Amino acid sequence: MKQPLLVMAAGGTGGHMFPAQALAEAMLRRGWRVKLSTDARGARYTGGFPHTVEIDQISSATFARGGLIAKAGVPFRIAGGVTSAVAGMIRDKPDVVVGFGGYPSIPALSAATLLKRPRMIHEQNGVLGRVNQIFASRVDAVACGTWPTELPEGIEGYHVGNPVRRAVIERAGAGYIVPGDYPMSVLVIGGSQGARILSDVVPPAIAQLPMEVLRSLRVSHQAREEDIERVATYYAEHGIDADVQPFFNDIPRRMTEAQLVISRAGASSLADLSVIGRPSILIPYAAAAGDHQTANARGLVDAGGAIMLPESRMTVEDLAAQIELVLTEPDGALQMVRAALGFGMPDATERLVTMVEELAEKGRT
Ligand SMILES: CC(=O)N[C@H]1[C@@H](OP(=O)(O)OP(=O)(O)OC[C@H]2O[C@@H](n3ccc(=O)[nH]c3=O)[C@H](O)[C@@H]2O)O[C@H](CO)[C@@H](O)[C@@H]1O
Repeated sequence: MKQPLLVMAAGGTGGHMFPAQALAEAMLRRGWRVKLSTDARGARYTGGFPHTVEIDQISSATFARGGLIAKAGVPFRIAGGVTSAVAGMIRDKPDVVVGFGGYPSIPALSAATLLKRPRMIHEQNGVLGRVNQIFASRVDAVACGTWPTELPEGIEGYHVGNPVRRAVIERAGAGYIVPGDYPMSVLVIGGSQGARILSDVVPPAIAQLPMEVLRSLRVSHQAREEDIERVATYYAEHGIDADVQPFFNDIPRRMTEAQLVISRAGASSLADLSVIGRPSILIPYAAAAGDHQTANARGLVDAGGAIMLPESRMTVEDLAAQIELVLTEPDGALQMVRAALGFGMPDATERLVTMVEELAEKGRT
């Protein structure tokens, strides 16, 4: 029997590429051949992909940050991208094509639609991204990372969750030390890039905590490169023990040790939080397309696993009050942990794999 082939198409940001990487690793282990179609920006996130994934880099000239370049000639270049994807698919006959969002997934999904190959999309966020919106009604299945996901009328979604790293899986449901009169830690993360607003509001909010909490507190704060110095200085001047870095490579460990996490509401951060199971205060990025970070946070917040503070209305005082509440109410914090765990999907990759295999099977019969 011919080795089954999976074609994945993803682009732009790490947010689209991380789930693609998890699926690639799992399908290779099952003996599949895996191809990835992406552009130059997406290719920057392929460092962690297994070497046996065949990467097909499509022209970035067709795509621009935030959308298609509005100028003459673009339709022809897109048509060119689709034509070469069609040629490749006539030759390779992929068993399944999966799109993870981002403009670079257009050619492969269009070719799969034209050639009627089995195809699906995975949406990481609680609102469909622009490309996934176009294809939701043209694919065989829509896998959702966040639940609930707002879907166009008539479209049924399957909740599979967002795949998380192995280091996160290894800490799934790790024991939680409830807040108390001993060393405690708070983790502050702003997505893969860091977030300025967290550097503006979190340090002064922490500085307002009662002395008995502050005395035993250690803060890990991810800040944008340009904010590192002022944030570190602020904590030092207020006698707060803080580790301020542009990116922590050991987030799974720091998250496990934290009594509280203050975070943006990106899809992977929420998946990490609910698989490990930690109380969180979420400040969704208001400018995200379709306000998708608010949609991402909604389910976890409604379940009681997190507190949401919209950035438009949040003050330093509000934030300080919520931090104090979590760090001084051990029962409440433990309830948040349980609610978050109830929301976590450590088997997201396996669920995605099952969908791919079922689709391939259907395509063969
Ligand atoms: C600003 C923005 O538009 N962000 C989007 C981007 O996510 P973005 O990449 O910003 O954020 P995510 O929360 O999805 O992922 C961040 C990942 O990096 C990890 N981490 C973070 C900080 C750190 O120091 N070390 C570390 O390892 C987190 O634990 C998490 O696993 O794509 C996601 C998926 O489409 C969207 O949900 C987000 O809204």
